[in-house]
Amino acid sequence: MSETVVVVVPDADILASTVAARLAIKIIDAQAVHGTASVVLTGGRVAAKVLRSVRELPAAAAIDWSRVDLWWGDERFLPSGDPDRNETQAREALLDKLPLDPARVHAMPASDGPDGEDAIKAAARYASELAAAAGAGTPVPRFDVLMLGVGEDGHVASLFPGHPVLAETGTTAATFDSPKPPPTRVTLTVPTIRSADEVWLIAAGPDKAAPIGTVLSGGDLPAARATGVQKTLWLLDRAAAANVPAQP
Ligand SMILES: O=C1O[C@H](COP(=O)(O)O)[C@@H](O)[C@H](O)[C@H]1O
Repeated sequence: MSETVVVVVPDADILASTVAARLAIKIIDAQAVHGTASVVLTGGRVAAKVLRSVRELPAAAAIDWSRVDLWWGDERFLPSGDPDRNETQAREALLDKLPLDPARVHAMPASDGPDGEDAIKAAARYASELAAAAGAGTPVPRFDVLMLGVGEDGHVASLFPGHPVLAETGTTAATFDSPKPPPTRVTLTVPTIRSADEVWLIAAGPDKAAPIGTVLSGGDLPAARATGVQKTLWLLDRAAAANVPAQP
């Protein structure tokens, strides 16, 4: 039975350090159980803050970083190293400072990668990488935790409200004509997101209050479809939680 939990903390800085602490413990626990940990990273402002906070965390020293698999929930389909790529931002915020196994860092393809500007092929390539890691005929590996930012319009990953990509049932998809720049993106689909053991939706600031209030009141925005198999955890600062219905 999956549970939904809403955690509200005072501000964005405390949110980042709270999520970082939870993430470190989650990775340590997953490595104790499985030998490895599998984490899906998100992009956006709050994600970069969380990753920077991991750097300052004493508990991060308890993680065997060479046995962490990193995936991305979505990517802005831009050339490798572009500062707007979610991968570039994650590398700058944290990944370049860690003793990771490069073979376990599964960045989504760039628009100057093996498929050039063909985002559909790039999405298919990422689906193949996921399937290869999963093995045994399964499309996706175990995801211990899949983190998502939440857009002002209620989007998660590159799944935008009213966009046809929301209905995709494959493992990954290309998003064209994104309402938020850049227009072309690669994303995990709703079913792939929902395969994760835990989905964490992380948001800070007053601009996120309306969509989050809508979703937690039963409204249908993309963020409402992002649930974990075991747990769906909303990690919010007070401003983003302003419209959340009263908790029990
Ligand atoms: O473009 C994107 O935006 C969302 C939300 O970003 P934020 O800056 O408002 O926190 C992010 O979750 C997504 O990964 C990214 O591609």
